[in-house]
Amino acid sequence: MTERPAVRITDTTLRDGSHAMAHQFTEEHARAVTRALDAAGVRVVEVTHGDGLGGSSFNYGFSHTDEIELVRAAADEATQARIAVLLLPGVGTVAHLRQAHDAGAGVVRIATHCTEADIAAQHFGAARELGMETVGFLMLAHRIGPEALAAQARIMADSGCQCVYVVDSAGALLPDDVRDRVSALVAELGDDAQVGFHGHQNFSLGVASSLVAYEAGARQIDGTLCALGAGAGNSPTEILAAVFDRMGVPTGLDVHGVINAAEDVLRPIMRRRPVADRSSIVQGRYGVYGSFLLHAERAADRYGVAAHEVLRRVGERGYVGGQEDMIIDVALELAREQQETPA
Ligand SMILES: C[C@H](O)CC(=O)C(=O)O
Ligand SMILES: [Mn+2]
Repeated sequence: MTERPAVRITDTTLRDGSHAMAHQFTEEHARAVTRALDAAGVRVVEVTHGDGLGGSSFNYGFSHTDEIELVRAAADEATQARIAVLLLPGVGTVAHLRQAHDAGAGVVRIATHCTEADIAAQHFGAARELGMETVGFLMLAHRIGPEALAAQARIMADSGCQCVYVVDSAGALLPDDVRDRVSALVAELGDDAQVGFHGHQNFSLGVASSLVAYEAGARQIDGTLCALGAGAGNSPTEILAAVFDRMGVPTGLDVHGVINAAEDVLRPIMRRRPVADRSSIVQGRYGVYGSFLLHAERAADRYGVAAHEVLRRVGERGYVGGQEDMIIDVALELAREQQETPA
């Protein structure tokens, strides 16, 4: 029997999971999670504030521990895994990237809204000059069709990106949507760059969509332990490991090692276990950026409105990452409307 092509699983518990932890990971957390993932054969471990380098701020939420210190701690623990960092141009800068590289990061994943790939060109260039592996993240990939997304992937590849991800930031893509987008990117990029897929669980489709992405040619797939991540959480790494193993797709992972990392190491640290509840299902249905969930819950509490109604309106207006302050405006607007409505 011919062996199926391998897939590389990147674990982003210590980055996407940061959203669900309100960015409160400590150095000890970073060490323990990296040690367990590294021992289980995970080859790329992403570590940063949820919104990437430079994300610790009033707008996105302040980190407990400086992310460069988290990167340094993770790099210190890793024996074979490479440490990745996320960078959103404008939130993080080339100066942040140099600091992360000096702290031991070997991979950078540069994320833009799915229509804005051109703002990442200088960051890809700087990363390649530093000798880092480069990955591009086209976020909220449900917002544009396969051809338009492939054109954006081409911009990233021409800027020095070695793998472009279809990022289902809202968990809004159906499996056919994933297949069409990944296939379009594979056709466009050919041998110029790999294609990856990053799924969220708002419709409980993260793992199913990851399998579809693999069958369509994606060779890098993201997950997080216990699904810890923005919105309804990410595709669980431990389930990806078990399912790809069951399919006979090489991942290099020790399935039980990954399951143990989830159960014994991450679970005791978690502040909340993301689930597809009313708010996060609404996020999937209206295509709302995953990390808006906690912002909406806080604004809803403060102004006495329902978080899922805030999220629905945010989705209908098409807000994108970076517009977190608009969530407060929407909550205030709903509160005003409630006051004006006769009981
Ligand atoms: C900054 C975002 O959290 C990146 C990501 O993981 C997504 O869009 O999904
Ligand atoms: Mn994500």
